[in-house]
Amino acid sequence: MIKIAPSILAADFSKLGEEVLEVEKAGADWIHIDVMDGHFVPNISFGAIVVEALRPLTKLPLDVHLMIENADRYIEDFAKAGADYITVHVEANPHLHRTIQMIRAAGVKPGVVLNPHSPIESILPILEEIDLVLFMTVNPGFGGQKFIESVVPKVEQLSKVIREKGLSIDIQIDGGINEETIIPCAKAGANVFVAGSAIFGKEDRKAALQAIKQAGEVAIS
Ligand SMILES: O=C(CO)[C@@H](O)[C@H](O)COP(=O)(O)O
Ligand SMILES: [Co+2]
Repeated sequence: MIKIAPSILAADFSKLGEEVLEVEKAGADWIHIDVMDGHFVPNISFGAIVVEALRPLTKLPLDVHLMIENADRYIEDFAKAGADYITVHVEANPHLHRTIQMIRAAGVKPGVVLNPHSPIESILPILEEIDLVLFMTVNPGFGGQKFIESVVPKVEQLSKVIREKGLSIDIQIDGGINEETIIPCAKAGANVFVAGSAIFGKEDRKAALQAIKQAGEVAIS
């Protein structure tokens, strides 16, 4: 089943609550929340108070993508704010086991993120510990960038490993997803798709979201 997670980074921040409610009504499955620190990535977005503000508005899972250094220091804050998933970058977290255990201990589902150039080998030792792997198909830091197609074979490889091990792990894709780029990713085994500008950048969010979802479903049918 294909899940769509609109990224609020592309929403109108002056009416963020309404934007979230609109995509929930349009059929969103998760809400993707991009947290950027201006160190690990060159951009600054927002912190746990935004998660806390959105939590009472929606029952959808809040999927917090931490593009920050020292993630361990902030896990408790995001957990208390109401995150359902917290994903951390392998490139920014040298003690991944500890970080993942902290997320789990805080009652949140842990996931790891790979930048477009990062090999899947770096996460094989912790596959049993996580609920989600996120493949970046742009370099993190900004919305509206072009999809990097060379990531797709990695998705296929990991999907095969997960199947062979009999694990139940969501494979998420983030960056440049639209109704065309979702197709090779869904075929490669991904099942959760972040889309920012391809949904919030459109007048009719429902039509945009449903077109992306349908393209993914057709690709795997
Ligand atoms: O994590 C990030 C960017 O660093 C993403 O979640 C973007 O927010 C996705 O935006 P689009 O590429 O879909 O416009
Ligand atoms: Co993201």
